[in-house]
Amino acid sequence: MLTITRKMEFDAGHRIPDHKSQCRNMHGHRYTLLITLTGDVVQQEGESDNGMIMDFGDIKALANQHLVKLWDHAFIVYAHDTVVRDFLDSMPNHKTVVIDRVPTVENLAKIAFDILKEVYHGRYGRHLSLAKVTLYETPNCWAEIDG
Ligand SMILES: Nc1nc2c(c(=O)[nH]1)N=C([C@H](O)[C@H](O)COP(=O)(O)OP(=O)(O)OP(=O)(O)O)CN2
Ligand SMILES: [Zn+2]
Repeated sequence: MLTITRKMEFDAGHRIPDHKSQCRNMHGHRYTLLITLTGDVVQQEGESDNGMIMDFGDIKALANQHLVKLWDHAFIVYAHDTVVRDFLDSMPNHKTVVIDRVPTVENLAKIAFDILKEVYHGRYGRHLSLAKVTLYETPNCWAEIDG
């Protein structure tokens, strides 16, 4: 299967409230997101994206619009983590993203996949689809999810 992958990076804070060790503390990561797409290669002479599954610039613009800009420099908090939610709410205009599950890299990758699959699916009327999302929380720790 032919795929293409676009790498994006963003910074976000989180904590894992019930973690047995350090990750219960509020801290941040520079996340690396790999977006892997599959689809037909465009065969149209004269088109900007001739020879491409999708222009890397267009992949980036859509990922920014629907996910990356929303999470970048946000604190991603579990809805049931009330002590942290109350603290974040006490700061005017704080960029907070509330999610319905603990913000582990597994859960963030799943949320990212579910958002992005709708964004890319069938784009431009082509057989385009999201094949895989890989999310690195640290250079040593990551999650992968495919369709
Ligand atoms: N399965 C998971 N385990 C852990 C997660 C997670 O999301 N899924 N998250 C954390 C922490 O939030 C943190 O991101 C990982 O910290 P750490 O284990 O210290 O990772 P490092 O790469 O920084 O560790 P090194 O020892 O420096 O390699 C914990 N577990
Ligand atoms: Zn962490």
